[in-house]
Amino acid sequence: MTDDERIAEEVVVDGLTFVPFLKRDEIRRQVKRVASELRRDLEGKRPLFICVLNGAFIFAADLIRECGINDCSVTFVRYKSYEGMSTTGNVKQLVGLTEDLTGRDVVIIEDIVDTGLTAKQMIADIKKQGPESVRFVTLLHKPASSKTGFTPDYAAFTIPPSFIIGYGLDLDGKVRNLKDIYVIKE
Ligand SMILES: O=P(O)(O)OC[C@H]1O[C@H](OP(=O)(O)OP(=O)(O)O)[C@H](O)[C@@H]1O
Ligand code: HPA
Repeated sequence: MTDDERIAEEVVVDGLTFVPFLKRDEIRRQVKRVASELRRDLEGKRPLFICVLNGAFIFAADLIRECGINDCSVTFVRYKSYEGMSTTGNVKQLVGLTEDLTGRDVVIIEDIVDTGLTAKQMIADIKKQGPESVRFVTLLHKPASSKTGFTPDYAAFTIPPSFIIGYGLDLDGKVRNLKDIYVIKE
């Protein structure tokens, strides 16, 4: 491992300290596992992957390439509800879809299901548009934080209800670039 790739012992963002939680090798292994489950379940289909911006951009890029389904399409939506480490409870769609979803096999790709409020609203929005099927895949699932009872179809990791950053996940827009995932130091 080069210096550039060394995992920081802690990361300080806006005065808050985070420590290593999920390392890049383990992330890569679990992304491969979920990709192989998706590849099996989507056999013979032409899926439309919908990446939920901003947080899912890194996971989606890795997952879609691992799936190895050449006859797929990729598009993006953007939803926002967090300020700092908490949801406002107000899930806003900032960017919508232009594709026709009628008859499509849709795969929604999220970075995290926390309260489940974003997932619930997004799935309702997408189902109104007449897809053949909707699958929901997330990198991280925090079941103990759920306010909705929503359970994703695929999750790379099931984690406790602490705030995390890295690999696309932010604190007020910062540190999405980190290659590993860090958890707030209690
Ligand atoms: O289950 P929930 O409690 O709804 O939380 C999950 C959502 O929160 C984050 O989005 P955020 O609003 O922070 O926007 P971002 O993706 O641009 O960071 C994350 O990307 C999910 O979309
Ligand atoms: O734990 C989290 N970290 C970053 N963004 C989030 N959005 C929901 N939960 C989280």
